[in-house]
Amino acid sequence: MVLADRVCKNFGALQVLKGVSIEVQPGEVACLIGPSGSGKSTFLRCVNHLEKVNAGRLEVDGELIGYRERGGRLYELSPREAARQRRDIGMVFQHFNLFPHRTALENIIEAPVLVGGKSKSEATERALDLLSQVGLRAKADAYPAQLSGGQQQRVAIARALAMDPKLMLFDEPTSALDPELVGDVLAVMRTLAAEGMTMVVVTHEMGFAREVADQLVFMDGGVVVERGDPRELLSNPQQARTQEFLSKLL
Ligand SMILES: Nc1ncnc2c1ncn2[C@@H]1O[C@H](COP(=O)(O)OP(=O)(O)OP(=O)(O)O)[C@@H](O)[C@H]1O
Repeated sequence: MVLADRVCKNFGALQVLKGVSIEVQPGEVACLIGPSGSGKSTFLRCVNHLEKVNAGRLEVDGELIGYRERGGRLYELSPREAARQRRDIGMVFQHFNLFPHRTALENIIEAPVLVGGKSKSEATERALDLLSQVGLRAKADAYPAQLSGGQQQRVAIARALAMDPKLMLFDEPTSALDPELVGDVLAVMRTLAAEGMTMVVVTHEMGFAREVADQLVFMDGGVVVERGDPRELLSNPQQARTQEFLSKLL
């Protein structure tokens, strides 16, 4: 589903990704961990084409991200084509960025109606189902300010799911939440994983990573240092850099 092959990304002279290769199969959950500044968010942003890679190759569901290949050459997608491609990839950020003057329901139906071509009634029906799935059916008419951070994040997940993505990217979805609200968000993510959604999750929640991830990827300094089965990697890291990182966490 996700195929990253030697992906490089620079911001000016700063080399943030230095040849990252990651493979995620359909239905798999991959968790990315690593110290601040190791390039985890940048990698997700490249997968979603919010950033353009400088070198290497990124594919989602067999499609090259941001480019079309013809006769051995690469042609950049038009903004419209790139937007179409991005619709297949849902992204949930640390800060949920809901529209403050729209209700939970209105936040969720916005994209399906405006860019997904759905009628308002069709989008509303689906949005109410999604709100039920994330345990917030009763909050459909609430404004973001009337919701807790955890509830807002669950609305943000429902909003991403409303576009029927093939892949969900999560960038530290619980880092901005009060500790008592983290569990509800992780529960929604666990259910999604159990339903077979392909997910790439940047997280510091090691319990979630251990129980839910099919693979754990440790990044440091813009490279993948180590990857593997989460239980094995967490209990028996092979690389000194992984050991050092984990020893600070546990
Ligand atoms: N748009 C940008 N312009 C310039 N530098 C950037 C940009 N985005 C990220 N960086 C830099 O790239 C490096 C990697 O950042 P990134 O956010 O990908 O790391 P991270 O592993 O996700 O860290 P964190 O856990 O703190 O979010 C950092 O040094 C950051 O300052």
